[in-house]
Amino acid sequence: MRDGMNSRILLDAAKSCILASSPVFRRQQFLIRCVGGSTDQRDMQALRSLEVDSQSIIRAITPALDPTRHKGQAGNIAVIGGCREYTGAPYFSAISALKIGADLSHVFCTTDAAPVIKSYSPELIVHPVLEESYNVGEEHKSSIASKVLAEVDKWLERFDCLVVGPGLGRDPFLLDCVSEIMRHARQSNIPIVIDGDGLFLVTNNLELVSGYALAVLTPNVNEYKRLVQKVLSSEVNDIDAPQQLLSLAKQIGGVTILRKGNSDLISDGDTVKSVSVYGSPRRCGGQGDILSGSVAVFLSWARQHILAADSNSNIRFKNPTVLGCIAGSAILRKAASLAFSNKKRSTVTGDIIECLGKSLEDISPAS
Ligand SMILES: NC(=O)C1=CN([C@@H]2O[C@H](COP(=O)(O)OP(=O)(O)OC[C@H]3O[C@@H](n4cnc5c(N)ncnc54)[C@H](OP(=O)(O)O)[C@@H]3O)[C@@H](O)[C@H]2O)[C@@H](O)CC1
Ligand SMILES: Nc1ncnc2c1ncn2[C@@H]1O[C@H](COP(=O)(O)OP(=O)(O)OP(=O)(O)O)[C@@H](O)[C@H]1O
Ligand SMILES: [Mg+2]
Repeated sequence: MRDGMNSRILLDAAKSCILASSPVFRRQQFLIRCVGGSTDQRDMQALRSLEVDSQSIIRAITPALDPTRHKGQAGNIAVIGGCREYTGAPYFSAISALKIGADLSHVFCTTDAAPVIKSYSPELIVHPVLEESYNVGEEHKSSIASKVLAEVDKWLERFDCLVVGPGLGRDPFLLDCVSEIMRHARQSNIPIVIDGDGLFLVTNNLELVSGYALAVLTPNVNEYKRLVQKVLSSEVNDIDAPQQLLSLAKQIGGVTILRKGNSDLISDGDTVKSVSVYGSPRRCGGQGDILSGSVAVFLSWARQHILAADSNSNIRFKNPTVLGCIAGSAILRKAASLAFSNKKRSTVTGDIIECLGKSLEDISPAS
């Protein structure tokens, strides 16, 4: 009898442990604390309130294919990335921008990476301007850095958005040059999406983005951990994930952060939104690169949409960086789901890119 009771107690304790470690349960607990109440209905409302109607946002900000518009008006995007090791990432990001609907997509990469990236696609405009330390003598660093900046400056004002970091590498000389490019872009009010090694750079030099409302950071699990440790001097807290993200974005002066994961969480320090559109169970490398190119295009479209004087928009929040993140995340996730339904375990990033068109067409048809 006593043994029976003990086993029941042990079983209940085990069940509680399993429940307490479930992410859904922990998130519910966070939301209960947030809304300051305890009724089930309020908890459920709070849970649902994080999830956003991404389809309405996509429909609202995607521009019509108007015959009076000229080349460039649907977006001119530049990716700063691509080095000796990584040529796939900048290609994925830049081609995704085109496949979503941007008119022009540029890549600024190292001289070594450029012929490789050019060979992937004639659609991309590839600038072989960056240099890594191994290619530059100490005595030439200052003149080469000025040359790099002058080359990028010639184009900068024409871009609607920069994506900094896909396949950039971590060479210190190259990262110094890219820091300068970011400072110039910021002076010109050009939105910047920062991913991959761009996040490595920014995490160690927060002043590059701090207080810049047109900056978007798109960290994966490792990049988010580094950012939280650096900025909040703490560890990632999955129990209070939305609250921690909010604090992080606020602490960096209102930049927008898209924390990638099972659900994508987005915050600009004022609000937290979630995109949980069904994606793919395949975690092949390169999906974050598709996301950065997609966010860049939707951010540009959202900005145009908000700036248009006759905009009869019914979208509730007006921060173009948040809107761009929501739309980019939803379109990528839907494309990943479409690709997976065709290719299953063999799904690779190129398959997902091929589904970007259908992913958007299903939500916002071209005609
Ligand atoms: N097909 C392609 O071309 C693709 C290329 N990609 C490109 O790859 C780059 C890295 O992105 P990723 O996603 O692998 O970074 P992440 O998860 O933080 O790191 C994983 C582990 O590796 C380590 N580590 C990384 N770099 C290091 C370095 N230079 N030197 C030493 N350690 C380094 C890192 O160490 P830690 O930062 O923790 O010290 C962590 O333990 C980025 O440019 C991305 O765009 C991807 O987009 C995928 C498709
Ligand atoms: N566990 C998951 N379940 C569903 N979707 C996910 C999951 N993790 C990530 N994703 C989706 O994949 C996208 C890319 O996230 P991921 O964490 O793979 O980025 P990344 O590591 O930067 O990718 P990359 O290999 O391009 O560098 C995210 O926008 C997210 O929507
Ligand atoms: Mg990445």
